[in-house]
Amino acid sequence: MELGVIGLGRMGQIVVDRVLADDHDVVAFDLDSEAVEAAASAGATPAESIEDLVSKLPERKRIWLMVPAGDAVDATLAELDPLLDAEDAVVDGGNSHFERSIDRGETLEAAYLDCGTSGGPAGAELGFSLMIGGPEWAYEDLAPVFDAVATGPAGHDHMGPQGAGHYVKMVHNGVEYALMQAYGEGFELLSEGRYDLDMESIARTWNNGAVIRSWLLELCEEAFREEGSDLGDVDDHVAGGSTGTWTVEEALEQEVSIPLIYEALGERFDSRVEGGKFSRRLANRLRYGFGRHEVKRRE
Ligand SMILES: NC(=O)C1=CN([C@@H]2O[C@H](COP(=O)(O)OP(=O)(O)OC[C@H]3O[C@@H](n4cnc5c(N)ncnc54)[C@H](O)[C@@H]3O)[C@@H](O)[C@H]2O)C=CC1
Ligand SMILES: O=C(CO)[C@H](O)[C@H](O)COP(=O)(O)O
Repeated sequence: MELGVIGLGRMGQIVVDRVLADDHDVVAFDLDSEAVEAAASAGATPAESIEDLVSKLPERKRIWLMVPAGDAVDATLAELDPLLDAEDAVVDGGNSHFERSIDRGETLEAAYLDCGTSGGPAGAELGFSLMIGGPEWAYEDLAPVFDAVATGPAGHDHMGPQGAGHYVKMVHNGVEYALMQAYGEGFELLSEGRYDLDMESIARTWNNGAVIRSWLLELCEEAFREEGSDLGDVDDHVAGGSTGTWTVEEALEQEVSIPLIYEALGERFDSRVEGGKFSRRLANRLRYGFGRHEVKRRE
């Protein structure tokens, strides 16, 4: 198959590499010419613009977008739309909001597949997990490409109609937040608790046969190995948060209780409050009010 890939950053370059390694052809475009050169060095045909990329693809064009979610997807689709027809298919492999994907699927003349992609840049060797929504014929048609980008045939599936792929990925990310929080709390107690413990050793031991072994726990092991048991100078500021916010918003709309994911999202927001969180500072002062407990003051 010949695949157009637009967006050649951390994730898009992996899509290119894996598709090429599986003996397909790639035409590659990015706003950043250095990214295009890197894809060309890997064996892709470089394109100078979206129009150029489309012109280099055969009939029944298949195009994978791996640009940042939001405006970049809309800008790309605005350029692609007049160049494509109903026999063509576009995959959005980024973290788009599922409702935007439903709208885009209705607007675009070509078939639109919303594809949640999990595995991150670290998944380059193993392949990704792909959660795909949209027209079934387009999913079936692109199956050889999905086989190549995913861990294999078991690493992707058709989740349902338009939006279902990005919906499942959104919930996946909510679970990711809660798991990160659970590991974080466990290691926090171990680190602050009554024994002098080696966190890397604990993570490694848990990763070998324990009920709670997982890839995230392997990443904990790697973090303790590289940063030390006390995480060295790693700050407690956690960025991101968009996909977790969408998950919580959706749970409220569906009246489904997801307290762990909500708490994990809140912890992330709290980590960014400059100068300490107001409610904690007030609690500190109130304990003086009712109990004459010492007020801890800033240095
Ligand atoms: N990095 C990660 O762990 C994961 C990222 N994703 C999603 O994949 C998508 C891409 O993420 P990354 O590769 O990490 O981002 P990145 O920032 O590394 O790469 C984005 C690339 O898109 C290019 N680009 C931006 N606007 C463009 C446009 N209008 N036309 C052509 N090229 C354009 C940029 O020049 C850049 O090379 C995002 O939606 C992200 O949320 C999904 C799963 C994991
Ligand atoms: O999708 C991912 C992992 O599964 C990406 O790492 C994504 O960038 C996470 O974003 P955020 O932390 O803002 O939700």
